[in-house]
Amino acid sequence: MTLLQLENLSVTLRNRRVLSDVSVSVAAGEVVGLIGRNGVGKTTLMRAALGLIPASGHSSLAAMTPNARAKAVAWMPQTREIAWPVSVEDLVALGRLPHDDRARGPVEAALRHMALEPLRNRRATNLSGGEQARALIARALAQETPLLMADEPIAGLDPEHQIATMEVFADIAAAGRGVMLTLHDIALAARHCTRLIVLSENSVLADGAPSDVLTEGTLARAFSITAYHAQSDDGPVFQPLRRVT
Ligand SMILES: Nc1ncnc2c1ncn2[C@@H]1O[C@H](COP(=O)(O)OP(=O)(O)OP(=O)(O)O)[C@@H](O)[C@H]1O
Repeated sequence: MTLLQLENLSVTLRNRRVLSDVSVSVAAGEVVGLIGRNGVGKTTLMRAALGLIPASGHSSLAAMTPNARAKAVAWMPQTREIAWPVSVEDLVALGRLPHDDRARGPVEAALRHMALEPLRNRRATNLSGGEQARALIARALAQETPLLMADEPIAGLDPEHQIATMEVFADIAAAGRGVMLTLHDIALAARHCTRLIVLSENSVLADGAPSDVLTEGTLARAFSITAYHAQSDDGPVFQPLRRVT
């Protein structure tokens, strides 16, 4: 089942073309990593897909009513803003707003998945940066939408919580939902995403399985780097090495 379909999506911001004719999709069961240099247009792509900024072309999500969209996709923006000093538990429960219910099950599951049970009664505004990120991921998880879109959700998390969060994404994909996330850690992207979309120069440079996408040529063109790549018993190992000048 397709959860997001973008066809020829183009975005111009302040007279500058940021995205040109991007056509990609996300299906149930996928963890899709959107990668590329700073400023290449990853956030712009997600925001346009969600209908948050004007774009030409087609996005299946932007075409929905706001109510339908809130039940179809949970969105975790890059800016981690917690507006009120509510408890972590109450913050996560806000994820249930689109459903207009007081279901505790999804809230408890989200707290458990993000290892937030010991922090449930703490003021969300008093948490550390990484703890706040985990609380905001939990809020998105509690929304229990078919698709989760998250902009750099694991930035600032410690290694254990980065791996744990990627495993949560893999679990929800295995349960028939889908995840699209941006990230800058190519090693984690290679290891935990089922598919990678590489943006470069306003459009999609590569789209496919991590081992097919992370080639020497693509890495040089999209990131100006070389990388060491090996296959371990535990899966792919990927280490960026040096800049290509
Ligand atoms: N509101 C805006 N007005 C004008 N230009 C913008 C606006 N928002 C973003 N841009 C520009 O659009 C380009 C794409 O920005 P975007 O935030 O999508 O990049 P990104 O790939 O998510 O980068 P990063 O990895 O640094 O988060 C950048 O050059 C940015 O300066």
